[in-house]
Amino acid sequence: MPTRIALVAHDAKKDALVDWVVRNAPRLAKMEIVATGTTGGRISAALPELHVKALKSGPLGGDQQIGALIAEDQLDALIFFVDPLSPLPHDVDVKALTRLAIVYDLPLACSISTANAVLDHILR
Ligand SMILES: O=C(CO)COP(=O)(O)O
Repeated sequence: MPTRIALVAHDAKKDALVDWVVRNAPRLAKMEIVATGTTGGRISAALPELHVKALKSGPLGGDQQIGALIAEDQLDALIFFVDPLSPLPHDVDVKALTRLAIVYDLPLACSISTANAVLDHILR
Protein backbone atom coordinates (compact mmCIF):
# COMPACT_ATOMS: atom_id res chain seq x y z
CA MET A 1 0.00 0.00 0.00
CA PRO A 2 1.44 3.46 -0.83
CA THR A 3 2.28 5.86 1.96
CA ARG A 4 -0.51 8.40 2.47
CA ILE A 5 0.33 12.00 3.29
CA ALA A 6 -1.78 15.14 3.80
CA LEU A 7 -0.41 18.57 2.91
CA VAL A 8 -1.91 21.77 4.35
CA ALA A 9 -0.59 25.32 4.63
CA HIS A 10 -2.02 28.64 5.72
CA ASP A 11 -1.75 31.48 3.21
CA ALA A 12 1.43 32.98 4.67
CA LYS A 13 3.09 29.56 4.55
CA LYS A 14 1.93 28.31 1.16
CA ASP A 15 5.10 29.43 -0.65
CA ALA A 16 7.21 27.56 1.90
CA LEU A 17 5.14 24.40 1.52
CA VAL A 18 5.18 24.53 -2.29
CA ASP A 19 8.98 24.98 -2.18
CA TRP A 20 9.26 22.01 0.16
CA VAL A 21 7.08 19.87 -2.12
CA VAL A 22 9.15 20.85 -5.18
CA ARG A 23 12.36 19.92 -3.36
CA ASN A 24 10.93 16.58 -2.27
CA ALA A 25 8.87 15.78 -5.38
CA PRO A 26 10.69 12.55 -6.30
CA ARG A 27 9.95 11.07 -2.87
CA LEU A 28 6.40 12.42 -2.68
CA ALA A 29 5.56 11.13 -6.16
CA LYS A 30 5.45 7.59 -4.76
CA MET A 31 2.79 8.55 -2.19
CA GLU A 32 -0.93 9.13 -2.13
CA ILE A 33 -1.25 12.87 -1.51
CA VAL A 34 -4.30 14.72 -0.23
CA ALA A 35 -4.42 18.45 0.48
CA THR A 36 -6.85 21.14 1.49
CA GLY A 37 -8.33 22.96 -1.49
CA THR A 38 -6.18 26.03 -1.97
CA THR A 39 -2.99 24.33 -0.88
CA GLY A 40 -3.68 21.48 -3.32
CA GLY A 41 -4.33 23.96 -6.12
CA ARG A 42 -1.02 25.72 -5.47
CA ILE A 43 0.90 22.44 -5.45
CA SER A 44 -0.76 21.23 -8.66
CA ALA A 45 0.01 24.56 -10.38
CA ALA A 46 3.68 24.22 -9.46
CA LEU A 47 3.93 20.50 -10.17
CA PRO A 48 1.19 19.39 -12.59
CA GLU A 49 2.72 15.91 -12.86
CA LEU A 50 2.24 15.22 -9.14
CA HIS A 51 -1.12 13.62 -8.38
CA VAL A 52 -2.75 15.54 -5.52
CA LYS A 53 -6.32 14.96 -4.34
CA ALA A 54 -7.63 18.38 -3.31
CA LEU A 55 -10.37 18.39 -0.66
CA LYS A 56 -12.43 21.43 0.38
CA SER A 57 -10.63 24.60 1.38
CA GLY A 58 -9.51 24.46 5.01
CA PRO A 59 -11.94 27.04 6.41
CA LEU A 60 -14.82 25.46 4.46
CA GLY A 61 -14.41 21.98 5.92
CA GLY A 62 -11.12 20.79 4.42
CA ASP A 63 -9.38 20.69 7.78
CA GLN A 64 -12.22 18.57 9.12
CA GLN A 65 -12.09 16.26 6.10
CA ILE A 66 -8.42 15.63 6.86
CA GLY A 67 -9.31 15.11 10.52
CA ALA A 68 -11.82 12.46 9.46
CA LEU A 69 -9.11 10.68 7.43
CA ILE A 70 -6.94 10.62 10.57
CA ALA A 71 -9.79 9.21 12.67
CA GLU A 72 -10.35 6.51 10.03
CA ASP A 73 -6.66 5.57 9.96
CA GLN A 74 -6.30 6.69 6.35
CA LEU A 75 -3.15 8.77 6.75
CA ASP A 76 0.50 8.08 7.57
CA ALA A 77 1.56 11.70 8.09
CA LEU A 78 0.29 15.27 8.16
CA ILE A 79 2.42 18.18 6.99
CA PHE A 80 0.63 21.28 8.25
CA PHE A 81 2.47 24.57 7.86
CA VAL A 82 0.57 26.69 10.37
CA ASP A 83 0.82 30.50 10.35
CA PRO A 84 1.71 31.33 13.96
CA LEU A 85 1.53 35.11 13.47
CA SER A 86 -1.99 35.73 12.17
CA PRO A 87 -5.42 35.34 13.73
CA LEU A 88 -7.45 32.80 11.75
CA PRO A 89 -11.26 32.77 11.54
CA HIS A 90 -11.24 28.97 11.55
CA ASP A 91 -8.87 28.58 14.48
CA VAL A 92 -11.14 25.95 16.00
CA ASP A 93 -10.70 23.77 12.89
CA VAL A 94 -6.92 24.19 13.05
CA LYS A 95 -6.92 23.16 16.69
CA ALA A 96 -9.22 20.22 16.01
CA LEU A 97 -6.97 18.97 13.22
CA THR A 98 -3.73 19.19 15.18
CA ARG A 99 -5.50 17.70 18.19
CA LEU A 100 -6.62 14.63 16.24
CA ALA A 101 -3.11 14.13 14.87
CA ILE A 102 -1.89 14.03 18.48
CA VAL A 103 -4.76 11.81 19.67
CA TYR A 104 -3.93 9.23 16.99
CA ASP A 105 -0.14 9.68 17.32
CA LEU A 106 0.10 10.59 13.63
CA PRO A 107 3.48 12.01 12.56
CA LEU A 108 2.74 15.75 12.32
CA ALA A 109 5.07 18.45 11.00
CA CYS A 110 4.38 22.17 11.25
CA SER A 111 7.67 23.53 9.88
CA ILE A 112 10.28 22.76 7.22
CA SER A 113 12.73 21.04 9.55
CA THR A 114 10.08 18.80 11.10
CA ALA A 115 8.61 18.06 7.64
CA ASN A 116 12.05 16.82 6.57
CA ALA A 117 12.24 14.64 9.66
CA VAL A 118 8.73 13.24 9.18
CA LEU A 119 9.40 12.48 5.50
CA ASP A 120 12.57 10.59 6.41
CA HIS A 121 10.67 8.74 9.13
CA ILE A 122 7.72 7.57 7.02
CA LEU A 123 9.99 6.44 4.19
CA ARG A 124 12.22 4.40 6.50
O1 LIG B 1 -6.86 26.92 6.07
C1 LIG B 1 -6.16 25.94 5.90
C2 LIG B 1 -5.76 25.10 7.03
O2 LIG B 1 -6.29 25.50 8.27
C3 LIG B 1 -5.71 25.58 4.56
O3 LIG B 1 -6.76 25.61 3.65
P1 LIG B 1 -6.49 25.98 2.14
O4 LIG B 1 -5.44 25.04 1.63
O5 LIG B 1 -7.78 25.75 1.43
O6 LIG B 1 -6.04 27.42 2.11
